[in-house]
Amino acid sequence: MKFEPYPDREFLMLGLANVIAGQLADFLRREGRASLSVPGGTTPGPIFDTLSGVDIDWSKVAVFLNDERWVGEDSPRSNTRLLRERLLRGKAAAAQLIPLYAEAANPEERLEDLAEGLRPHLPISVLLLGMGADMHTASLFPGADRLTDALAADAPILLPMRAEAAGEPRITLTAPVLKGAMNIHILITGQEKRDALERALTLSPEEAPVRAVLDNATVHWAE
Ligand SMILES: O=C1O[C@H](COP(=O)(O)O)[C@@H](O)[C@H](O)[C@H]1O
Repeated sequence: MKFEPYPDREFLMLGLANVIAGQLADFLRREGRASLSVPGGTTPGPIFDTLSGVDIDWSKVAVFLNDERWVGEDSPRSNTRLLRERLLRGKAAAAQLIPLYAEAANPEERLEDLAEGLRPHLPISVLLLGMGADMHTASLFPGADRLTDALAADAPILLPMRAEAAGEPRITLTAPVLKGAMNIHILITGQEKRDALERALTLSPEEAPVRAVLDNATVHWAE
């Protein structure tokens, strides 16, 4: 794991957005297309704001979430809604959104077709992850019902996930898909999450799911 501290959150958000933009531009130059997988939650909004104005050929970039809460876009809990409001606008409006939600009572009903949508865009070119203070990343929560399945080397692309801390049912990319990304960045802010990260380094992925992706990741942090 590489740890990258920043003097403050503004530097962090701008600096990391520039790193991501540079890596996407490299992929576009070399391969003519790229994929970007991003978190939801409360932390990444400012990075999305900067990325949305970056001048790259977004029409060749597939954008998707690491995980989604099983709610429609009319819900303030929808990560897809956050993406549309903060990332997929301005220049980035041309990007191709690969959905992680489709209307159905539960994620099991749509798992296969959502996974098929993602398949052509793997491995992920640039992966941005968040982390909760409970050491979950994507929707790999400690104690979640399908955590062991999602950590397995032969896990499918997507799994549904239910955990007490998660609220509604979730759908998430699994550990092998996350670990297989060409560039892995983890965005965390505040002392509580930094302490949680230190703790995760001493635990197993079952206890601290973020551990599953730490080896090849760069963690970007500001107080
Ligand atoms: O529920 C979620 O939480 C994590 C962390 O969110 P934050 O609000 O602490 O930044 C996020 O990475 C994940 O994508 C999201 O679904």
